[in-house]
Amino acid sequence: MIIEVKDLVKRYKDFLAIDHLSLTIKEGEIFGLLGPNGAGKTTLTNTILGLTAIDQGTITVFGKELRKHEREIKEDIGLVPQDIAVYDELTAYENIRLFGKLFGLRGEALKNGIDDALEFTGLTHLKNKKPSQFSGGMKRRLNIACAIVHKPKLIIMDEPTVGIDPQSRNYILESVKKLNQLDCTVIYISHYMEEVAAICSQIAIVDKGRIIAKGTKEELSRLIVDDQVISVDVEAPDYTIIERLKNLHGVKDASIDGQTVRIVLNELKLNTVLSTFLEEGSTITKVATNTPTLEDVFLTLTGRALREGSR
Ligand SMILES: Nc1ncnc2c1ncn2[C@@H]1O[C@H](COP(=O)(O)OP(=O)(O)OP(=O)(O)O)[C@@H](O)[C@H]1O
Repeated sequence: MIIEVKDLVKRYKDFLAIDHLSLTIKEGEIFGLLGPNGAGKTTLTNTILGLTAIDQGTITVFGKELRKHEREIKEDIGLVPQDIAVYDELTAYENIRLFGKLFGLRGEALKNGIDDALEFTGLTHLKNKKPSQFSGGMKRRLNIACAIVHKPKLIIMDEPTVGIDPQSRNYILESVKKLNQLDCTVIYISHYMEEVAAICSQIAIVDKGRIIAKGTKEELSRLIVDDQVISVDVEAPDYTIIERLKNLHGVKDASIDGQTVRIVLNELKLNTVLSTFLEEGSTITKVATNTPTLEDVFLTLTGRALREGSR
């Protein structure tokens, strides 16, 4: 395990921000922390970084207890904070160098680290420019370059795509995947479920300082439904097809709504279903499967929508 959090409690005065939370993260994951604004995601990662004092519980990072080994643990972590933290009066190169030096890099190691970070974030051609001339997306990329200059084993990204253009957003999501392929474990904080669903190998849904569900995207979806729904549009559906479909193994229900035949399956056997239509001589015009999204999972577990605001 790269991270083990046990029974963590964090209060801001009377407000319980982290509520007896336990969590393990395996090495090599892109681990998504998904939850609405104010759920406690940043507070949780700040405690893992040793930036926020805790009231109760234990945190172990890289197999070492944070309280006792804070300094050495921090050397192997990179943080991309929610708010862009670069110096406008320094060039991109100088910004990354500053962070490299803070992490103790010197000489060749520092130079190589800066060059690799610039190349990784696609900023090499802009290395002598100052961030004041950058777009929001470029600044975010510079923020990432500063966080990876020391080649950390773990990187924490706190909502790195908020308020940027779609092109930079895709660039960042791709670079998260590339970083992960380079053996970096990533904690990716977001309240955009589509991003988390697209890149994360494990997802924890956080709400009111607690983890209310954890698993792969598929496992989380299965938490709320075992059934799959397939809608098949055909030119002239009739009730003989419904009877045949209902007799198939794994089909729980079949019904007609206009030109659409709706089939509820507890085992996904799309082939058998579609062959049945073809054997009946039906002309299929459209097929759609409906799998629950993470938004549906959150809604079902909490009764509230995940997104309060929109991008
Ligand atoms: N320094 C602080 N003092 C008092 N309350 C705080 C402090 N920092 C955070 N909180 C409160 O703790 C709760 C959790 O905040 P946190 O920033 O961890 O949430 P989050 O899930 O990261 O949300 P967001 O997506 O908005 O960043 C919020 O209600 C917030 O107002």
